[in-house]
Amino acid sequence: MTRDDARQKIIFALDTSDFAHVQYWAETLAGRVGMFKIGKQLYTACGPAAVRMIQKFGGEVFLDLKFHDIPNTVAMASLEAARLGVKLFNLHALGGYEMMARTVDALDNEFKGAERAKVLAVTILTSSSDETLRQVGIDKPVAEMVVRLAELAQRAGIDGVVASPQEIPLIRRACGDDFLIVTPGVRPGFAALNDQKRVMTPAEAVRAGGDYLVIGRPIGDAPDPAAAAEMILEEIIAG
Ligand SMILES: O=c1ccn([C@@H]2O[C@H](COP(=O)(O)O)[C@@H](O)[C@H]2O)c(=O)[nH]1
Repeated sequence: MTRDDARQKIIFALDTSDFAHVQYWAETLAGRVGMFKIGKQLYTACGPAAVRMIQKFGGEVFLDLKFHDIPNTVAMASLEAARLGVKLFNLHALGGYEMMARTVDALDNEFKGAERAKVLAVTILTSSSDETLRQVGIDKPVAEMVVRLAELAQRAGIDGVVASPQEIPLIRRACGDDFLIVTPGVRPGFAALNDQKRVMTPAEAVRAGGDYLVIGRPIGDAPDPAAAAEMILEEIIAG
């Protein structure tokens, strides 16, 4: 794998509230990651200006707001996400078939075959375990729920899923090679687990067939974030 192939796979999670950090990260990591993820913290603090700042530096954006609401609300919010010109955005598969299908219809009606943001369904959060599911009344193992939700999302016309790298082989078998798989829960050997439960190393996640790896604190909290990103690139290339 070339350095550029490896770089394109990395999505850096811009988990900050500080607008000045956005410009700093865009400059520091532009040649080292392929995309920037804007999640609930940054979007709540800074809104669409954060998206525009990344785009100003030529960067692509994954808008990670994980919509979960009644079908009409999610479909309308999704249109606004796509109108921002982001590359990826997401909703929760647990919102169900109608919520996902209505969203895909709304996007197709608006963009009518033109290129548009890809929409991903979050399956089971990478910080969750079988015990987390039991706490909310789901008595199935995580892996079974992930595949079930991925299949449901695919039937609704969703472009791919967010899941742990551990579930990549199961999702590939169920949903095929054209279904996007984006994996947080990626931890290089030098980084702490933090609150992540279902993890793999960057090289393992790429070998398993993940399309994109979301990595935040292992880069952002490192003493030298540029060097941490370089180590991850090297690991992926070597792996
Ligand atoms: O299942 C999920 C879905 C989203 N995330 C998000 O990814 C990053 C991971 O950050 P790290 O610092 O590398 O743990 C974070 O923004 C989460 O909101 C996830 O971790 N798991």
